[in-house]
Amino acid sequence: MIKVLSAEQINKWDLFTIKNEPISSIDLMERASEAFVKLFLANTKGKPKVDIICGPGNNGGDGFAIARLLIENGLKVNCNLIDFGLKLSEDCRKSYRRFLDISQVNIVKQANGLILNGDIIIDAMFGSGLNRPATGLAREVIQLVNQSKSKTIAVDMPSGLFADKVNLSGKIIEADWTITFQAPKLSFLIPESGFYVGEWSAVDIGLHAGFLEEESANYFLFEKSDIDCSLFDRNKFDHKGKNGRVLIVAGSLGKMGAAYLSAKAALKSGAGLLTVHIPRVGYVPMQTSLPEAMVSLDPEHDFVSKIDKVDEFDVVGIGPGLGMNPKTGEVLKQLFTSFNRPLVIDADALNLIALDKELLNLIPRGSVLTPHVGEFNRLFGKCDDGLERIEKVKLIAVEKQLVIVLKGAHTVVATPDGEIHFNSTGNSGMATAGCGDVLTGIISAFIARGIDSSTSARVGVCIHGWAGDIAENTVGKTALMASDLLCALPQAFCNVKDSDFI
Ligand SMILES: NC(=O)C1=CN([C@@H]2O[C@H](COP(=O)(O)OP(=O)(O)OC[C@H]3O[C@@H](n4cnc5c(N)ncnc54)[C@H](O)[C@@H]3O)[C@@H](O)[C@H]2O)[C@@H](O)CC1
Ligand SMILES: [K+]
Repeated sequence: MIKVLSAEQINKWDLFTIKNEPISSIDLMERASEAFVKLFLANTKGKPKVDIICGPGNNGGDGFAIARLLIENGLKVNCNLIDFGLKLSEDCRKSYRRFLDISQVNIVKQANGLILNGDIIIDAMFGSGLNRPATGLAREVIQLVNQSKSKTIAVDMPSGLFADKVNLSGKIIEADWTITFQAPKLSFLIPESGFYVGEWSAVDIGLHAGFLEEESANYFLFEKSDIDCSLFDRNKFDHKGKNGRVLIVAGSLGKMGAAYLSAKAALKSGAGLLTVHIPRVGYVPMQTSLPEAMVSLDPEHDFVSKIDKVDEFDVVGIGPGLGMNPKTGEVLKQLFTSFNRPLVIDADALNLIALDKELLNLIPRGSVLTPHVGEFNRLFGKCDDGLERIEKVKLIAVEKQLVIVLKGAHTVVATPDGEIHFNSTGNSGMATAGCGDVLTGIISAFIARGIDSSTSARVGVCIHGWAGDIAENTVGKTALMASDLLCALPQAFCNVKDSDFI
């Protein structure tokens, strides 16, 4: 689990390493630049011509060291220093002088003095030390870089982006790839600011592990290697009743596919017994497409209106394709007051709660809500930006003792203990109908198997994204659809079991 630190904490980590390793700050800069260059060269074909843009701080110092290392590796490099009339930081000046020993620097006092004539731009103007939005000369330089057709690779952070807040005033480099040092910054994980980062990779620059052990964090990045594979152990003498009894309540006229997707995902995620409660319209398709599922039929033909005998289940997953009939809203109320184990609440179930917010107070503790941003806004109101939304999610999870899964590129899992985990798996091909229904099934199956709901949500989201990545490798992002996730789930679980190698 990676702790996502603030800019101030990162700076402290840097200083801690310098003092306790010990290592000089210029050698640490050299090590960071070597790590950047190694990854850059491993992903670069041929010998592209590189334009580098350096600023006055240590990010600029990295830029000069990177420029020198690239020349030593046989690349042609054009190096610009943006002159804001500021004194160079001590290490930037040292790195600049080392570069001058082997090549020249174009000093840029006005934007029209910037030279960009290569194939790739490396942005080392500002990093985590940005202390005000990029305006004036910085703004003009960034504008020229963003207009250029060259690929842009940011050193540590895109210039103009703050590390730990969403302040999008001023101009910001729109990077294609950001090679960041040691760990991702908070702003990479939030939709509005993450847009500027492009793809990102964190390179290990050997910052001191001792610092992390002591330092507390508000946010974490949950990785595949954080999944405890013993969660999925099966006992030789288990029978199906031991592996969890799941009830999925889903589907309405025209939306029966959602019920199928979540039900099948629950079975593929290890549920021992699965019952789907659906309106009559779905009886034949469900029984034919998913013979492993037991079907509980609603009295209504087109929508869910009534559920009996929920006590026999370990978990209820409710919402996919449910529709918005008021009688279905009554079912929610009945369920929340009669079932005292966790529920997984998704899609139209969330929209029905948004119409009658009193229902929020009836949801059993430890239940998992899985809204996307639209559903979240309907339930809890709009926020100014993604970071404010995450803080709100955290407060609600603690206050109502619920697990909230805010779905997005880096899905956020907020747990009743106040922790926030960002997910690290998945891809944009998964932004398509039905993928959320699959997630409901996965998390429901885990809870039914006795895994606590916070862990079920974190691990479920990670496995879901992992299946998405496997599916992307097979079918690509464009063709990816929710059924491909179902096909990829077995491989994702096998990977967890073999994950000693990760
Ligand atoms: N923390 C770490 O682990 C390491 C950090 N290193 C590098 O150091 C960077 C941080 O260095 P610094 O703290 O020196 O900060 P930066 O290099 O990010 O920028 C600070 C400089 O830019 C100026 N500045 C800030 N905002 C400005 C604006 N809007 N317009 C004009 N000038 C502006 C400041 O006055 C200062 O001179 C990291 O991003 C990384 O690239 C690496 O060298 C090595 C290890
Ligand atoms: K940068």
